[in-house]
Amino acid sequence: MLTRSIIRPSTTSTILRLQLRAMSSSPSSSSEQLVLSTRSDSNKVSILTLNRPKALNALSTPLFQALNAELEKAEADDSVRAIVITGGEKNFAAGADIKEMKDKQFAEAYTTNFLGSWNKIASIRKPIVGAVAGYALGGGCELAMLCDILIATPKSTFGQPEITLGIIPGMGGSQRLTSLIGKQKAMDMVLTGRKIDGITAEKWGLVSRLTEENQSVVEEAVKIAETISGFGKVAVQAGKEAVNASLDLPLEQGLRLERRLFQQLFATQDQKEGMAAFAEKRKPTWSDK
Ligand SMILES: C/C=C/C(=O)SCCNC(=O)CCNC(=O)[C@H](O)C(C)(C)COP(=O)(O)OP(=O)(O)OC[C@H]1O[C@@H](n2cnc3c(N)ncnc32)[C@H](O)[C@@H]1OP(=O)(O)O
Repeated sequence: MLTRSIIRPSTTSTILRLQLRAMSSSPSSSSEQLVLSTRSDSNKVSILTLNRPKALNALSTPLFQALNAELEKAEADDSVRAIVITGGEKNFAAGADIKEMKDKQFAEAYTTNFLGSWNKIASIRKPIVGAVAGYALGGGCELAMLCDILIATPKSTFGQPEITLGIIPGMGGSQRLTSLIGKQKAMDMVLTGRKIDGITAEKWGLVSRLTEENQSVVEEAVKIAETISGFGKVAVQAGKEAVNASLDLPLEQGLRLERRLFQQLFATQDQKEGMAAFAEKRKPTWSDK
């Protein structure tokens, strides 16, 4: 049974509560609980917490399998309207698991399509809010960038330090980072391993919002996810699809897709309800139809 976590008071108690409640719920995908799965008060937000604190949430293959399994469950569950991915209030993720990778050979990496399944998150249609505290390095930074909205603490650390290990980013870092912050800054981070703090990440466009002092990054992310959960499901999905299309399509095709989605929303009850509610000066009641 999934539990409802209370997302409020202090940072420490929030993490403890999330973890205790998740531990009393069903295992995420393995008995190791590499990803803790809890729900917000409203039950509409699935909160997925990476749980390898001793390894700074290094992204091992089993951890990513657990995350993918939880993402699939959240995507399939009608009661889930939005997803939060976090590493808790200490560290998001210090990258792919270097100890797992260090002896890997080309043939194995190539034939097993190593990291190929890590892109699963990109196929999730429900909105995903990322909550970053501490380190978001390498694959951790890339996972953060795969979230639709990213909230971070001012002191969090982002970076693509793969060059210091004799490799380059392999989970989208060279592509998504460049589209978010531009070629010059992306080159700087990828070729020198430069790390930036949350304040810089927000200034450069890598992060949507920063927490204020004494705010819990998880609580703030859940608030954002709850806000989105309060809107009509069809329009939310269309909004995500349209924005994501801008990353893949030339402008003309992207504009055409946006216009089609916009026009199609006039076939929904939610569009009728939303506009009638505005005219009648009342709150809309969404039917998701
Ligand atoms: C496609 C994607 C590719 C990649 O992502 S490549 C990996 C990119 N990431 C990195 O290069 C970061 C590696 N980690 C670090 O540089 C440091 O950590 C930090 C600066 C983040 C923190 O340093 P400190 O505070 O001194 O902690 P600590 O003692 O180094 O780490 C605590 C434990 O966590 C393990 N750990 C940290 N990052 C990883 C990792 N990425 N893969 C595997 N283990 C990791 C350590 O080894 C250690 O463990 P133990 O206590 O057993 O010695």
